[in-house]
Amino acid sequence: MKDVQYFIKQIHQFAGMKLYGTMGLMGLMSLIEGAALLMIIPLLYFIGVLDMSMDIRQIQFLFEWIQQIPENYRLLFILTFYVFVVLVVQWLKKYTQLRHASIQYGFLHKVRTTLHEKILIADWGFHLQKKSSDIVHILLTETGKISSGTNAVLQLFSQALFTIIQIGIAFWLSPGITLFVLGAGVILMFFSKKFVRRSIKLGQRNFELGEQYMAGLNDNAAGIKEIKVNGLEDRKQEWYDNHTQAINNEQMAFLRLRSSSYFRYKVTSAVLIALFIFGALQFFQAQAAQLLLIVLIFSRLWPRVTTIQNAMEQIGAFMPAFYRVRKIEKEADANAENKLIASVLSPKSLIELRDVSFSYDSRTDVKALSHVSAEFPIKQTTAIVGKSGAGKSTLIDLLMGLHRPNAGMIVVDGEEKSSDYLLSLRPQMSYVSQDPHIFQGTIRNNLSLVKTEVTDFEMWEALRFAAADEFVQKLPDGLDTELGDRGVRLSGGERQRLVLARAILRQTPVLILDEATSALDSDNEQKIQQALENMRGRMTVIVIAHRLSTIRHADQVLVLEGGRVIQQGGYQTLAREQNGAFHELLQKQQV
Ligand SMILES: Nc1ncnc2c1ncn2[C@@H]1O[C@H](COP(=O)(O)OP(=O)(O)OP(=O)(O)O)[C@@H](O)[C@H]1O
Repeated sequence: MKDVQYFIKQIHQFAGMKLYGTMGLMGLMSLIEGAALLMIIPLLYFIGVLDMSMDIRQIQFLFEWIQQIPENYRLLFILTFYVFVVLVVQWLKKYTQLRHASIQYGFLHKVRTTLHEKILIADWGFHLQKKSSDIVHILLTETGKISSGTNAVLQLFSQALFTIIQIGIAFWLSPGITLFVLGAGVILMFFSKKFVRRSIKLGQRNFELGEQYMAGLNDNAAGIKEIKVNGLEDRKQEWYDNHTQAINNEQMAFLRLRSSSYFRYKVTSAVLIALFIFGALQFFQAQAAQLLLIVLIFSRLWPRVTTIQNAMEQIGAFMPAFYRVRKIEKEADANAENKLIASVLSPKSLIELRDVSFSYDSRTDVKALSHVSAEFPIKQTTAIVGKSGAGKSTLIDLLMGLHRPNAGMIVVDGEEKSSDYLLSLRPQMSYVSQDPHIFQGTIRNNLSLVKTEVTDFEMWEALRFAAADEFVQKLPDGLDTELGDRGVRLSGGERQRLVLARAILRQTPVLILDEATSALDSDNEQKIQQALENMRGRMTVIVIAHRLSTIRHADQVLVLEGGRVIQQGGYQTLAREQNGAFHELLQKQQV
């Protein structure tokens, strides 16, 4: 319930007076509808169903009022008045519906943008823990439910307002009948609590199925090649079939629940009205006018009870979404990256890690980096080498401020810094990962993403640096070639070169390459090596490489093993250390 309250407060903050205005209009509408209800009585009187001798003191004034009108115009007046009331009510309904929708969609937009921003700002640890499909599912589906759920809560409030007004009118007409209807409604709602509980359960199931569906679809789309080459089509189709069937079953179960609840309320209404009329006639010798009142009050009040019950079931079904969205929002908040320090000066001579340790899981003793001390001289090239799983990527992620060290110190130009410093330094770093990502759109879109005011000349320069100019020139639309989903229209090597060009275009003082040329042929790799060589002394380059032939030009080499730096020094010096790990690595690769 706390989560629902949170979003109600949010919508209150978002819509402010507009919200009260809409709810006020709802009240006005119910008032007019109530008045329209009273209109039926003079109409019935006029057409002779009722006569003046009846004991209906409360509405006596309606008859007197009618008698003021000349007899020839009475019917015309009443019918015109009736049409006018319907017109006003329907116009108000339309207007309030639109206002409601504008609040609902506006709020959905706010919930989505706020959550999206929080997720973007959340640190790397948060993203490592979350499945990307779960995030997509929450942003796509669950936020929609929040908006509908908040709307259902507001509807419930308005219904309550509506109901209070209607109860007021009904009470004025006949307190006894009103109390009876209300009493019956409250009792029935009490015995219908299980419907709300089951709605919550089904909502939870709906969430889980949705999450699994999104994860499965993502997985299938990303792994379509694996599916085809491993002949997994039947298995995947079977999964899809079963899963969509489970979603159908859940939706049918919800529909069954709603219709059972509806059925129960309708039947109870009929039974109650029959009992009441029977009792009124048998024991109180009620007049036709009083019977009419019974029917009128029932027909006005009972649907309110049904609507409130319906809204509660709906809210119940949305409840898990409130919880999930709020949960991810809280997690993202708790893991928000600190604001970047506005003007961090570039390091002048040295970035140094002293005795740094880092573990992915604080619950275990397993350390990805253990007491690492390493120096990264500015405007020099540092190569990081080591076996798979040695901790090379983790070390780089730490340097980019993606991970915070659990222990140790960061020293820049001899000055101790907090780990936030690296975070602030991140805008000065460009990075090409092992598995570079191409965003949707054209080559131009991908390049201009990192530098908005960029000329074609600058783009071609960067492409040339990354040895990507030739293949881009051969593409049908050059820079404006659409790259498709994740750049699937490019080869692995072309993707790497394009992402390298994107990194170069940022013109940052630090360039970090994590196996960034692993998919290249030796020709293109050499071109890039040459380009990097040309930048020597102008840029700080940190490069992870498995192919040791590519790091000959490095000013220094760090050798990692089991999360520790086991050697650090110049390429040639380390190569000469006969019993050293680097020498062994070189020998294995016959470099
Ligand atoms: N997200 C993660 N969660 C938990 N453990 C991780 C995570 N990423 C890496 N590790 C672990 O941390 C250790 C170091 O991994 P890292 O990716 O830094 O190695 P690496 O030297 O870059 O390997 P490779 O050359 O294969 O890329 C490994 O034992 C790995 O299993």
